Amino acid sequence: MEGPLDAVRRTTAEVAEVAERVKINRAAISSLVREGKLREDSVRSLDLSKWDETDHLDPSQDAHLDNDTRCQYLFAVDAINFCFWPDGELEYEHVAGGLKESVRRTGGACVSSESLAKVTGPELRGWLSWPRPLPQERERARLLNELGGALNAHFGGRASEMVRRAGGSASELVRLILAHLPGFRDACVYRGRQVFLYKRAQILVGDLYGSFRGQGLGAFRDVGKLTMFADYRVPVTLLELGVLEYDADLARRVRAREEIASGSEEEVEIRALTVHAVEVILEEMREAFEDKALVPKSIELDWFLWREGENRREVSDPHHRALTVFY
Ligand SMILES: Nc1nc2c(c(CN[C@H]3C=C[C@H](O)[C@@H]3O)cn2[C@@H]2O[C@H](COP(=O)(O)O)[C@@H](O)[C@H]2O)c(=O)[nH]1
Repeated sequence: MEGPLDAVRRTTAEVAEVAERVKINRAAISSLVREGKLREDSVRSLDLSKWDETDHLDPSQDAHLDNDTRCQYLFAVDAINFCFWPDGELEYEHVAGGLKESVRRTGGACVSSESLAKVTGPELRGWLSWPRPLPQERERARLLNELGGALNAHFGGRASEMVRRAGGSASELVRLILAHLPGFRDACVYRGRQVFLYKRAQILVGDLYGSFRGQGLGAFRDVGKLTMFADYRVPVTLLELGVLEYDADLARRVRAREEIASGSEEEVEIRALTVHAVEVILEEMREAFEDKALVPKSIELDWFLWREGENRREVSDPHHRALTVFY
């Protein structure tokens, strides 16, 4: 049977074949990889495998926190890693960084499964030291409750136990996350067919891999199967690089910060073509690079494109807006 990560690659490629509002510009990809920012000699000087630790627990500073706690923290971050924009000022660093500080203050107690299972919206806001209600605050608390409850019911209260049960397979861990945590089932129906994105499930596995540097709880033999994480930041980077193109009406609506409906054809096209475009860039790299070892994994290219987008977020055009729990 097709695994969840193969399903993401296949279904997003299928959307790309018929999409009408969003297109991939192959010529832009070719010049990006052959003479642009992602040409072989620039990629050689970029360390694409480096995971940015800035917002996260740091093994040297947080040596008193055990691996189980670091793992529990990442599950909690990615349970609520979506839709910061309705606040206007809230960003990823406030959520991951805020939860990190709360874990430090409480010695990890705030992310125990008992605590997650009963956290309320206002308590969560307190953990993050956010001065006003979080966007979708009750829903965020509910997703943490779901996580705590499932860990209690099936994994002895420990996220690390779920990771161990995946036996070193990213694909199996994504499957387990989807099986036990409905809030992570990021899929939709496009012209009568299911399309799978699994953004938060995949980013969680990517975060474990990055945070544990591919060792111990972060060792996944098939990590290359993860795709980019279909969020609202990377499409902006790809638009700026000329890799993605929106039709005039969609471009106008996104620029005007008009909300597009979650699950609408235009939203699915943006997300699916972002995933597929990253795969096409990698294909082009495999073809063009003499040193094939320089071709990154999908998630490494994702980290690079996301960081580029974050660095330019004040000057870039607005990202698309869909109110969702998935990204
Ligand atoms: N594709 C992709 N999307 C990512 C991330 C991350 C953070 N990953 C951490 C992992 C290692 C490093 O330490 C990174 O810091 C967040 N997001 C998404 O971006 C949006 C946040 O935007 P803004 O509102 O501007 O903060 C929102 O949808 C969020 O879910 C990523 O890596 N890739």
